[in-house]
Amino acid sequence: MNNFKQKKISSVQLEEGQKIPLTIKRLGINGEGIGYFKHKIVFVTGALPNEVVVAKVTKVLPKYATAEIHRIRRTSSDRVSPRDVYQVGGIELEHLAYPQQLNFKRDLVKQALEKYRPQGFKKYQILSTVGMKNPYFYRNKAQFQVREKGGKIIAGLYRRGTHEVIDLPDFSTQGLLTMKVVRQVCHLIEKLGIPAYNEKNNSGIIKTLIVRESFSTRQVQLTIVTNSAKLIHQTALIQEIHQTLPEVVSIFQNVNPGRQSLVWGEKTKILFGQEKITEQLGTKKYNLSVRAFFQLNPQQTAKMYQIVADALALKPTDHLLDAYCGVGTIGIFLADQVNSVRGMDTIPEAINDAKENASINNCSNTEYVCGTAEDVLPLWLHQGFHPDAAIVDPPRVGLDQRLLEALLQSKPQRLVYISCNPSTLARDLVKLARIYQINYLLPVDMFPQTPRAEVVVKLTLK
Ligand SMILES: C[S@@+](CC[C@H](N)C(=O)[O-])C[C@H]1O[C@@H](n2cnc3c(N)ncnc32)[C@H](O)[C@@H]1O
Repeated sequence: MNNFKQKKISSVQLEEGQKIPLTIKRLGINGEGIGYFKHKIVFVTGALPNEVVVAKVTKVLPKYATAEIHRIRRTSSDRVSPRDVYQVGGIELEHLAYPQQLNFKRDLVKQALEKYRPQGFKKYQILSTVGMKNPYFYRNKAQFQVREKGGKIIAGLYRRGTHEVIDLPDFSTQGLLTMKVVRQVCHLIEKLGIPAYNEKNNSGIIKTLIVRESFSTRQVQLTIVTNSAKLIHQTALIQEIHQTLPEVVSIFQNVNPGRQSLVWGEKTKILFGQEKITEQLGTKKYNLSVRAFFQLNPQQTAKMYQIVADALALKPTDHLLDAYCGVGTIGIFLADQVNSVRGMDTIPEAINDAKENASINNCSNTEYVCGTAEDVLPLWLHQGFHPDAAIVDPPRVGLDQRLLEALLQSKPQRLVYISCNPSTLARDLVKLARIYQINYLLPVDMFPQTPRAEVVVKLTLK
């Protein structure tokens, strides 16, 4: 009844397919242009601020509508020709000039602060976003769906909002080696007649190719995700990959049967070569196991870690906390500058990798524990651990309340918050700003051409 009423109210003004004139006021957090039609907010994919467009409504909901561009009447001077013409995710801002993308990411931080209003927020220094010289070909990992179309094997991403796979023979944000491997493996799958997955009938074998390249060693790790445990022509496929793609030094099969929203299934087995590939950031080496999280943009990661080092102004006597440590990347990067590093993460494989990475870099002053930050830190504090400096690098949900309380209790003198979500960051700063001075917020562009923003915040105890 309620739903029916709401639909009626919203359809009074707008209908799907209707063409409406709109002036775009600003960009939303997902990179869409925002305009208002008779006070109703309309998100227009691909539209830019100050543009006047005729938009075609694609969906009408009680609180907002979505639309696509039918025609641009007045074009923004910041509009550029995108290199990619595909309707897929990961390139939402490719039509916006890069300097404006960087401004947009800084603005997202400002908007989040204005929403949550942590103490003194109007005086916070939000620095200019650190961008890339060449904001393309930066992704070290491709995760492409494999399908058959018109007798050809294709690999790519889903068309926005659908489950139709769009073939991507090239993709400007993707590392060139990852693309080369995806295309050649598709060619071999086709040549050997291995059936690609068919989502409609839940038939076929090869579902997804996950390709990760090391930018420093040029080694490639390939995972073939399959619908069934048996991979027909496995020996021939591996042999051909080995012969034609010497960069691929590690091949895994992951079995993920049936229609799944998750890409990875439970079982992963090695088919060829070594278990791990090696990446290098600065002078430190990192061995990456197949499921381990590693930053997707190594070039910007190295810059970001240097920014973190500068913000922490570490001393040889410092005990450093690396909360949400992943495979230990950042703590190991900084281990030479401090007395000790302690980190925790919830993924056992990541903690094993962190220990191994500490060992191959001769960092004997590190300790890694598997567990949630909110459980482990209070325990360590209870045992007498007192961090002088701390890094928190949580997932998008931000800091757990218990971890926040533990931080407020332990009061590390210098704190760096690395956030991949300005909104949860601003929320968490409300508590942290009670005892910390917010020295600056520095956005770092880890994902050019997308609306995703990463921010480094320097905090010092008041
Ligand atoms: C954004 S990543 C940061 C990884 C690492 N600092 C790096 O730079 O590569 C967030 C990490 O937090 C871990 N994680 C998620 N929830 C957690 C929790 N409650 N406690 C500890 N770690 C958690 C994830 O497994 C992931 O490795």
